[in-house]
Amino acid sequence: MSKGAAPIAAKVRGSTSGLKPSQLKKLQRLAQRRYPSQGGLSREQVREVAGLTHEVGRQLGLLIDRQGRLEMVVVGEPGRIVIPELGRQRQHSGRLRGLRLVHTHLGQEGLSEEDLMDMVFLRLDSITVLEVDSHGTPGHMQWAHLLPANADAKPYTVSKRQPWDRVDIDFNAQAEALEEELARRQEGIALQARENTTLLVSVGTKPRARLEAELDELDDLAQTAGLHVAGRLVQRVARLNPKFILGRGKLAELEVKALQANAGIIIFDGELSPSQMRNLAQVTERKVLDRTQLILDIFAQHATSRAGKLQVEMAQLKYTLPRLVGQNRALSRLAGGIGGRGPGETKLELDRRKVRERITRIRKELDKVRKHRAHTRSRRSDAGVPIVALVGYTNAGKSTLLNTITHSQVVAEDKLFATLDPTSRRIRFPQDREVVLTDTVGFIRELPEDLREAFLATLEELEEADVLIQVADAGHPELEEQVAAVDAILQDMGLEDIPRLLALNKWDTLEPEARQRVLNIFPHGLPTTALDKGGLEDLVQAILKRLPA
Ligand SMILES: Nc1nc2c(ncn2[C@@H]2O[C@H](COP(=O)(O)OP(=O)(O)OP(=O)(O)O)[C@@H](O)[C@H]2O)c(=O)[nH]1
Ligand SMILES: [Mg+2]
Repeated sequence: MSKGAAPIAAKVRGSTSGLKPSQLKKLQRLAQRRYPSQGGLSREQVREVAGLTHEVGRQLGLLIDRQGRLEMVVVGEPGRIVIPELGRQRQHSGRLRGLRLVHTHLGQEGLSEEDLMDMVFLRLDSITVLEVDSHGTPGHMQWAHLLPANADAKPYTVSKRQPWDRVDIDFNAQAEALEEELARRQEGIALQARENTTLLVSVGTKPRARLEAELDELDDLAQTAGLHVAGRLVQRVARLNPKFILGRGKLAELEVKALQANAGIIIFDGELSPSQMRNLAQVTERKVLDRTQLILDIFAQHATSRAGKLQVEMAQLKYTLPRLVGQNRALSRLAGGIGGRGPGETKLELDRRKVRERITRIRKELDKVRKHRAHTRSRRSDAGVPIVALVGYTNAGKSTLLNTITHSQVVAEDKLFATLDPTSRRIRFPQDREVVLTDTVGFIRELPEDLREAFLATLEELEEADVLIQVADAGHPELEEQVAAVDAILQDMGLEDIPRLLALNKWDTLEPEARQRVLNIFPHGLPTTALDKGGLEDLVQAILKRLPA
C-alpha cells in the first residue's frame, strides 16, 4: 500500500472503488464540516461538493443530521446513487429519520422519481439535488419533503428548480414542523395507538368495485379484531408482483399513507406468501398481516370452548409454521399482539418438530371431542327428536334467531364470528312438536383452508340435520355473493340434499323497493326479523312443514 493511502473512513460508502487516495481524503474531509440548516449548505460547501462531484465523475450524497453533522457520504455512479440501509435508531412512531439527503447530479436534471422514492422509503426529512455542470460549477438546486395527509392526497411537495444561491429554506425548522403536524393529526384521530392503527390494502385482477366491496368486509373483520382502520389502498393489476404484491410506485404510496396515519399494521386482503410477507415487513418496517391471519386472530379471540380453542390453535400453527422458517424480523413482528394471539411467542419459538408434535396432540384431542359429540348426537336421534340447524354467512343473525325462537341467551353480537361453538337448544313448538335447534359458526367467502378443515369438525352436526335454515342478511350489499358463498360451502360438504329454507333476515332494515328486489332474486326466501318474535311465525310454520312425520 502506498504511503498516502488512508483506509476508507467508515463515513464514506458506496462505489468507492477506483477512487484515488487523494479523492478519498477529500471525501472524508466533508465529514468534518458542519452543515447549516438554513439553505442546506454554505457557499463554500456547495462549491466544494460540486467540485468533488466533477472530479470523481460520480454522484455524491451527503446524509446530514439535525445537528448539521454528516452521518455518511455516499459515492454513487455517474447516473445513480444507492443509499445503503440506514440505522434504525431514529425510528420512533411516525417520525422522520432525522436525516436529510443532499446529493449531486451530473447534468441538468432535477429530482428524479427514484429520488422521491428514496425519500419515502428511507423516511428522510427531505431530499435535495444539486446540479453540477461539465466544468464542476454548481447550477440549480431542488428539494422535496413529505406532507401530512391532505385533501389533494399529495404525498410530498417538490420545490422549483432554482439557482443554488437562492435556496433559503430552513431544513430543520421545516422537518420539525412536519413532525409536529404529523403528531398533531395523530391526536386528532382519538389518540389511536400506532399498534392498533391499520391500513387495508387490496391488490388484484378483479374489477375495482369488487375489490372495494371485499375491502369493506376486511374493514369489518379488522374492526371486529379491535383495530382502528385509518385508510385503504386499492390497486388493480394485470399480474401480481411476486416480490411485493404491489408495484413499486404503489408501495411508495402505501408507505406515505402509513407514515401520515402513523399506522403500525398493514393488512392485505387475500393471502400473502411467506416471502411476500417477509419482503413487505422489511421495506415497510411495519407489521404485515393477510386476511387469513386476521380471521385466525378473530377466531382465537372468540374461541371459548376447549374444542374451539384447539381448532383455532391447530389452524394457526399450520398457517404460521411455513411463515416462521428462516424469518427474523417478520417473526418478531408476528409474535406480539394481533396476528400472534393464541399460540404465544414461546410457542412460536418452538422448533418445527415440536410444532408438529403439538399438531398431532391437538388432532388426537379433537378426535375425542368429535367422538363425544357424535355420542351426544346419536343419543338425541335415538330419542327421535328432529334437528334443525341454522347456517349462514357470519353476522347474518343466526344466534339472534336462535335466541328469539328459544328465548335463550346465546351471545349475539354485531361482530363477525361471534359464535364459534355449535349450541343446541331443545324447543317445543305449538302442536307439541319438539325439535333441537342448532346454531353454528358463521361462514365467510374464501375461508382459509386450514380453518375450513378445523371447523368442518364443528359443522359435522349439520350432517344429522333434518332441516337447514340458511340465514342471510337481506340488507347487506353483498347479499347475493354471501348466499352463493354459503351454497358453495354446503355443496362442498355434501349437504345440498338436506331440505333447506332461506331466511331473508334483517328484513326490517330494507326499504319497500329493496324488499321487492330481494324477493325477485330469491322468490322462495322467507322474510324474517330475528329481533322481533312476531315476525317469525311464517318461518316456524315453514320449519314444521319440512319436519319428518
Ligand atoms: N336490524 C336487525 N338486526 C339484526 C337482526 N338479526 C340480527 N341482527 C343483528 O345483527 C348482528 C349479528 O347477529 P348475530 O345473531 O350475532 O349473527 P350470527 O349470524 O350469529 O353471527 P356470527 O355468530 O358472528 O356468525 C347483531 O347485532 C344482531 O342484533 C334483524 O332481524 N334485524
Ligand atoms: Mg352467532
